[in-house]
Amino acid sequence: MSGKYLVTGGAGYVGGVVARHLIEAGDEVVVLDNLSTGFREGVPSGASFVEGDIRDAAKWLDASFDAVLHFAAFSQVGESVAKPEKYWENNVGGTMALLGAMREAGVRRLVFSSTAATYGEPEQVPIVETAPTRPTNPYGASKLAVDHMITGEAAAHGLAAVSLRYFNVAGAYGEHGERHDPESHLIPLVLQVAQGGREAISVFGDDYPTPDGTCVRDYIHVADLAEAHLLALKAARPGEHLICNLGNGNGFSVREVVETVRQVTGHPVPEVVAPRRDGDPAVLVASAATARERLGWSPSRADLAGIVADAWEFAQRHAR
Ligand SMILES: NC(=O)c1ccc[n+]([C@@H]2O[C@H](COP(=O)([O-])OP(=O)(O)OC[C@H]3O[C@@H](n4cnc5c(N)ncnc54)[C@H](O)[C@@H]3O)[C@@H](O)[C@H]2O)c1
Ligand SMILES: O=c1ccn([C@@H]2O[C@H](COP(=O)(O)OP(=O)(O)O[C@H]3O[C@H](CO)[C@@H](O)[C@H](O)[C@H]3O)[C@@H](O)[C@H]2O)c(=O)[nH]1
Repeated sequence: MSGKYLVTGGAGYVGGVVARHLIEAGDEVVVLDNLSTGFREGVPSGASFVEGDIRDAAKWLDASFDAVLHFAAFSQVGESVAKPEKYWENNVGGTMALLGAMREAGVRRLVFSSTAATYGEPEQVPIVETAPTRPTNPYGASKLAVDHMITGEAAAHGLAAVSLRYFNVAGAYGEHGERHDPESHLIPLVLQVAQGGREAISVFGDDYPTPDGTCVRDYIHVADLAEAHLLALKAARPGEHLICNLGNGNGFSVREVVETVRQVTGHPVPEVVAPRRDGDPAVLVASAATARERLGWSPSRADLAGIVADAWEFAQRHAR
């Protein structure tokens, strides 16, 4: 049965891909985005677009919506360390307003983009949802605060909610790929080096307690992630806040990512070692057992070379 969904942040990378999947499934999609980091052309065709802020969501939300998928946020770890107030204001303040607007309008279903950054430096990998949450940067802290807010909203006001804790999202889907301005994420940056748009990739720290000294992350294809959102909409139960990690369960170091880009693109990628970036945990790798059990989700595009190949194809089409 098709539904009507408000997608906040749907002009961004992940929100755009999820909106596209909803449209392909026959759903009606309204994208609410203030274009602070997103792009008008990132809104998939077939979606209605409202240029506006989640703090004003009450203007557009009404009981005709079946659910909200909430992607709108600032999400750069390094920036959050330098400007924490920006993250509390937008991610926490904005979501508080959105939850209020949903309550007012009687929209009682939510899927929220949480993050691996809520865990901080893990004691054990792969990380399970019951692991301690000790974020090492304000970005992760702001997302954890929102998760707590949603837990309360579900318990007190019967919200049906799922938080999806993404690990490192990568790859592309059709016209939708990763693009930040200025670019800040590892894979698109390495691809820019392969394209000749940058001289070298800076490896942020090579003295971490990992096999090659560089940080290890769990890269998940954005289309696998999108499929989890459609499953989460169905799995959400009134009064329950379900939290699921989304990752492949495989860790790749920064150096392994750089090497994969060399292999996939056939281009040289010079690297230089730079200081550690504040707030970066050494290793983030997911256990996605809960997503498998509760959502019936399993990733089908787990191969890093395939993920990089999709991102490369997108980067070549959108070279700047
Ligand atoms: N990309 C990742 O690796 C990753 C990993 C974990 C979690 N996440 C989360 O997923 C979500 C989407 O991330 P992304 O990579 O697509 O980022 P993005 O920057 O491409 O998209 C975020 C979108 O939200 C919009 N936005 C921000 N604040 C807004 C506001 N107050 N009102 C309306 N719109 C607003 C931006 O304009 C942008 O289009 C974020 O919540 C992020 O924290 C991303
Ligand atoms: O020029 C660069 C950029 C990044 N890195 C490293 O590459 C890794 C990945 O960095 P990045 O692509 O910026 O992603 P993360 O900082 O790991 O954060 C992403 O993944 C998190 C979950 O793991 C999400 O919460 C965030 O929203 C999302 O941006 C990190 O170890 C960085 O230190 C470099 O060495 N050089």
